[in-house]
Amino acid sequence: MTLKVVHVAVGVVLRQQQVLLALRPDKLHQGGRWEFPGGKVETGETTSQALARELKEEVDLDIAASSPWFELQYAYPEKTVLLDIHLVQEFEGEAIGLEGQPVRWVPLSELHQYQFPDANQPILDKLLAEFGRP
Ligand SMILES: Nc1nc2c([nH]c(=O)n2[C@@H]2O[C@H](COP(=O)(O)OP(=O)(O)OP(=O)(O)O)[C@@H](O)[C@H]2O)c(=O)[nH]1
Ligand SMILES: [Mg+2]
Repeated sequence: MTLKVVHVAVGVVLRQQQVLLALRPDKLHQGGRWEFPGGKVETGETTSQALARELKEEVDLDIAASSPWFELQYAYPEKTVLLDIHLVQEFEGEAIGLEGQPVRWVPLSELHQYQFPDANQPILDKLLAEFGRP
């Protein structure tokens, strides 16, 4: 059996004490959960390029700068993902769900009310530890 790891660029977009979330359509992998916008890195792209492309395609934001934050590998029963998580604090535009998906700016203090893909717990922990108010 070959282990195929899907490389995913994930954007944690921060504006003051809020983070951008989008609802994954039900039919997709981990559908019905709230995600950080992003998607698969394509051949020949850097992670930053993939992130900028995905954020434009999915939520219409133009990224001015992003910085690699950390990586997280997670084995779902059906596939293994490598989430390459970037922080985005400089961007232009208003976030809208270009694929028809609901998008929301969520205060860090309300993140616990949302359901995320199973892989995401370390992202939430780190987000609150580094940016949440004590
Ligand atoms: N975008 C995103 N993907 C995540 C997160 N957490 C997580 O496990 N994933 C997984 O990463 C994988 C790839 O993400 P994706 O479905 O957004 O890929 P994509 O935009 O290129 O979509 P496509 O396959 O329709 O072209 C999915 O299996 C998804 O379940 C997250 O917070 N954001
Ligand atoms: Mg995506």
